[in-house]
Amino acid sequence: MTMITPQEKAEILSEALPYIQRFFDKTIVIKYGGNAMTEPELKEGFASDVVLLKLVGMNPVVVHGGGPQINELLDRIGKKGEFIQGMRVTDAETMDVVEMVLGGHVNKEIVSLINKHGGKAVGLTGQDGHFIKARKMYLKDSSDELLDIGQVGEIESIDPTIVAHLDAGDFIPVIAPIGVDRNGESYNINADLVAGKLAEVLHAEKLIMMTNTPGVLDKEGNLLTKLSAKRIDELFADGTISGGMLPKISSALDAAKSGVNAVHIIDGRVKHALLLEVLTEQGVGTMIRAK
Ligand SMILES: Nc1ncnc2c1ncn2[C@@H]1O[C@H](COP(=O)(O)OP(=O)(O)O)[C@@H](O)[C@H]1O
Ligand SMILES: CC(=O)N[C@@H](CCC(=O)OP(=O)(O)O)C(=O)O
Repeated sequence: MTMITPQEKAEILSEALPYIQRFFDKTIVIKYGGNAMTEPELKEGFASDVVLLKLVGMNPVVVHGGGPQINELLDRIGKKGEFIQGMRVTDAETMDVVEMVLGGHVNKEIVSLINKHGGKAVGLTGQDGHFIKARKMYLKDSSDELLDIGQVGEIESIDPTIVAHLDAGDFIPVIAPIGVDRNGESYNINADLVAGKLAEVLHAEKLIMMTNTPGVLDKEGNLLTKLSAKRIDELFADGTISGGMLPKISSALDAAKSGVNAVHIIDGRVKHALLLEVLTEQGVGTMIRAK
């Protein structure tokens, strides 16, 4: 580790001032992917970064995933997780596991980590106040036939009121991607979709998606630092983007098109990736542009 002097430390802190001014009182939606929640040290660093952003006057809103954590519990009960176009095939038993892992374990773990670092986090799922309304999602196969993947939801609407109240009251919302339909039925929603839509309805300044790659990579594995809508279409068409990156990029692009100023896909395995992204010049990862 390179040693820095107290003077250099003070300069680094001072360099954050323009960013703190720019994002003061602005909403920043942070998607914390299950693949970025690995090492305990990284999770602690994430929680303390979120608290720091809140204390300097921003409104961080956390939407978390937990795909690998769901897979782990499915494995334990002898069930194999299956994904089609980045979406988990969700039968009734899998839905129970999703609710236990996302609404229970992962959500509470993040809430408790943030609170441990001095924040006031409040955990929610879309069931709370029915704030994420969902309907059943159907996928299309290559010949345009509809595919039924069970209790997977697409977002009908998100009511921003609860989250806005929590922000105003100095709380940090931590949201699990579970939606509900008019009959009270729960749906498993990909967390990227919830983060993208939430950023839109909250008129967020930034959407940051933390995952387990340096960003979006081309076929040779090089990092693509900026992506336009046109380039994204090409990457979809030539198969460069697959699996979990499909819903991530679609949601990121939708958010950018709907007015979210800055949309980034970053490497959550880098310590303090969130601070690097928000408070320094060192843009890490891929920035998604509407045009
Ligand atoms: N072009 C690409 N660039 C980077 N990652 C990609 C690309 N195409 C597919 N992926 C996959 O997408 C994964 C990230 O999505 P996902 O597994 O759903 O993560 P998260 O839990 O963060 O949502 C990467 O680990 C990688 O395997
Ligand atoms: C429908 C669907 O795919 N739901 C996801 C929800 C969790 C998620 O999105 O987790 P990551 O962000 O860690 O990928 C799933 O069941 O895995």
